[in-house]
This record gives sequence, structure tokens and C-alpha cells, in this order.
Amino acid sequence: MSRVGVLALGPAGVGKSTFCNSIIAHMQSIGRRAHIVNLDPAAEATEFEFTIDIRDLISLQDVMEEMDLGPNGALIYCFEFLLNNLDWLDEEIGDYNDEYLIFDCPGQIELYTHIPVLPTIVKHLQTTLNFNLCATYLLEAPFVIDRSKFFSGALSAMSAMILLELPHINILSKIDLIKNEVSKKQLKKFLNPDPLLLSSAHPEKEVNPKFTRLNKAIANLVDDFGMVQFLPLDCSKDSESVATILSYIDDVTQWSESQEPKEPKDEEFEVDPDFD
Ligand SMILES: Nc1nc2c(ncn2[C@@H]2O[C@H](COP(=O)(O)OP(=O)(O)OP(=O)(O)O)[C@@H](O)[C@H]2O)c(=O)[nH]1
Ligand SMILES: [Mg+2]
Repeated sequence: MSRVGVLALGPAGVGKSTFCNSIIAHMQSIGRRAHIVNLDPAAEATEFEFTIDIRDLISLQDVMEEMDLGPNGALIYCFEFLLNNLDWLDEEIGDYNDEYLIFDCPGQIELYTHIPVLPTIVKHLQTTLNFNLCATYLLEAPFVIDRSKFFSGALSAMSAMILLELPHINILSKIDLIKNEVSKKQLKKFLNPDPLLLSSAHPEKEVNPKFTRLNKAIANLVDDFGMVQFLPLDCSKDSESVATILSYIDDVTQWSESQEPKEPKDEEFEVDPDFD
């Protein structure tokens, strides 16, 4: 028995749910099957139905009303409730053997960076439910316009990577939104972040030398780890970008319907040749 689980993570509004739908649509178009597990108690309807939905256990709206909590407190309450009722998840997932499950997660990244909710769920999926898991972490491409913002996003991706201890794929989403502003050559420097990008972030401004040194240290940290690379994603028009990401997910989760497990790819990510 093998199960593949893909976590779609990242800050609010980066395109996680759209990505989950695009992956499902692409898999269906090539004759494969996958299911969406909605882990967002505040989710709205999406194109594809959720096969498993946390809102069948608990919904954010109900918690806010009944416990008189704000949205963030209610979200934490929902996840604590889920953690106390993991047998519900076991039962829901129960029969999905040899299946591909895509977990659409909420955008409140404190759930995986500040409090150990997602790490606990991850351990449970691995040890009790025997999942081969992979985390995908989305960052919005318009972040590259502001380099400090981009590197701060890269650090949050790295933080999720370190906390979850899973095979990890970073994705630069909504690439279509920057096609007219960022050249292909420039984009490459963000997909495999070049530390020089940050040291030349505001050449026109006078910057406090302490801030410059801090920027350099952060950029070098990202560079030294060599772990923060991004795959481009455009869910609006470019299904090829979805196919490429799926092939990386297949590799790191060793998903294969007919072949023996194989080693993940270790070459650098390629930029879409049509991107200009
Ligand atoms: N232009 C463009 N817009 C996109 C793309 N992907 C998603 N969007 C838009 O971005 C907005 C947010 O997308 P969602 O998929 O709901 O984002 P999310 O990360 O699931 O949001 P939360 O669940 O609220 O954290 C929607 O209006 C999408 O249509 C893309 O590739 N290109
Ligand atoms: Mg969503």
C-alpha cells in the first residue's frame, strides 16, 4: 500500500486552492486520479469537490459564533479540535490506498511556523497512515518586484521546510502577472536566488550600513543552504508549468504506477522556455 500526500502551503491568497484545482485538472487530462483534502475550515467552494473536508468536522464560522472568537483564534481552535480528533481523519482517509491526495491548507502560516499544528498532522500522516508526503510552498511572483519582500518570503519558505522536515518544492505562483515587468534572465535569478539581488536591492536609496550587512547575511544564508529554489507556476494559461511541477512531486514522493521507486532529480530547475 502506498499513498501520496501533497501539502499546498503558503501565505494567504498566493493561489494554493487554484494550484490544487490545476493539478487535479491536469491529472485528469492525462488519465490520472487525485483527490483534494480540504484542511481550511474557512474554505469557499472551488471548481473540484473536496473528497475530504475539515468543515464536515468543524467550521470556522460555527466556532466564531459559538465560542465568540475572532478568525485567528477560531482557526487555532479548529486545528486543536482536529488534533484531538485525528481518528476522524483516519476514518475519512481510510480506504484511499494507492491514491494521490492533495491537502489544501489554510494561508495562516503561523500554523506551520509558530505552533506545531501542521508538523503534528504531518507526523500522523506519515506514521499512522503511511503517506509519502511532499510539501509545496507557494510564494507570489509579484514579490520579486520588491527584492527585500522576496527574500523575506524565501525565508518563510525555508522556515516551513525546516519545521516540516519533508521533501519540499517551492513554487513562484502567478508568474503571468510579472511577465511584462521582469525579463526571463532576471526571473532566473529569483528561481535560483542570487545573493547579489538583495545587496543591490535599493541602489538608489541611502541605506543604513547595518541594514545592508543584514541583507547580505540573509541573502548568503539563502544561498549557502542552496535549498531555496522555485519552480514557476502560471495557473491562468500555462498548463506546462503545472505538468512540470507534478513531475517534480512524482519524483520526490517516488510515485509511480508501473515503475520501481527512483531517486529524486537533483538538477537545477529549468525556466519555461516560452517565458519572456
Ligand atoms: N493571475 C493569476 N491569478 C491567480 C493565479 N492563481 C491564483 N490566482 C488568483 O489569486 C486569488 C487567490 O487564489 P486562491 O487559490 O484562492 O489562493 P489561496 O492561497 O488558496 O488563498 P487562501 O486559501 O485564502 O489562503 C484568486 O483570485 C485566484 O484567481 C495565477 O496563476 N495567475
Ligand atoms: Mg485557499
